Amino acid sequence: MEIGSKLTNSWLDSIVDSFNGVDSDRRRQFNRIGTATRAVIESVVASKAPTEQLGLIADAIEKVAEDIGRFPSGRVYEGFAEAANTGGNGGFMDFSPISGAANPIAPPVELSLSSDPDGSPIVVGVVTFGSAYEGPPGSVHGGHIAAAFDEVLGLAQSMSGSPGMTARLSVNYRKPTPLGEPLTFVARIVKKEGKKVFTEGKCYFGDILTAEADALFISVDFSKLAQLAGERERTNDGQKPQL
Ligand SMILES: CCCCCCCCCCCC(=O)SCCNC(=O)CCNC(=O)[C@H](O)C(C)(C)COP(=O)(O)OP(=O)(O)OC[C@H]1O[C@@H](n2cnc3c(N)ncnc32)[C@H](O)[C@@H]1OP(=O)(O)O
Repeated sequence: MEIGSKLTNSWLDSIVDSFNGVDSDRRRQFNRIGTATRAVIESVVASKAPTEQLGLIADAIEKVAEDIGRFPSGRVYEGFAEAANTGGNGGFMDFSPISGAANPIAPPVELSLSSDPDGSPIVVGVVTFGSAYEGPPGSVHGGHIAAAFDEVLGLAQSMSGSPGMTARLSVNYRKPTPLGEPLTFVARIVKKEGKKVFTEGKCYFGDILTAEADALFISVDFSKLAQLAGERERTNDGQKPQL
């Protein structure tokens, strides 16, 4: 099995270094906003507040939305959100919808790089999904589990040295995945054949395997990502790029 024929220490090092980012004030404020907005989302979906209080809270949130809406938004990052940072050399993927601390819709999944006992590189994602992610009672919605897999498998495939986009993602749900409990996702490259990078991953609650996934990524020329970013720049905020 050939894993990452182009894998170099500098490639891995650059990813590891960029996780940490710079402790800039701008990054701290973005992360504070992300954390506070997540807390609001969690409380909103699970709140037993009296209706009158809900009205006051809605007034306050509408005011916050109005205040921040006065500033231009939608293009604060270069390139694509997965690899975006909060500016001033913030951390890698700060705005990822899955792992970005500064993105309020991210749970977020905390990513790290590690290795198997046999020394093969793996990606580990640790996350606790709150009430906003409920599917079956007390369990995480399957779509969010799939999204977390896409993220950890996506980072794992990038360790091949020729990262690409998800072409196919398949998830087997083995047991209900609990809400409000720490989960561990583990992802690895299985093999690489030309542009194809095959990956697999598992999700554990403690020792319990709750879900497993495999995915195919197709290495893309970075000019394709540049093209997508360029299309985004040519469209208005929130509109689809023309593919
Ligand atoms: C630093 C960064 C870190 C970044 C870390 C970030 C982690 C997060 C990652 C998140 C990733 C995403 O969510 S990505 C978003 C979701 N995915 C997408 O939007 C992708 C949309 N699809 C596409 O753009 C395209 O279809 C591609 C890029 C996947 C493939 O297009 P292509 O490059 O033109 O591929 P092509 O030459 O036609 O095919 C090459 C080979 O792959 C096969 N192939 C192609 N597509 C498929 C497919 N869907 N299922 C099976 N097989 C396929 C072909 O049959 C062919 O096999 P053969 O004939 O050679 O045998």
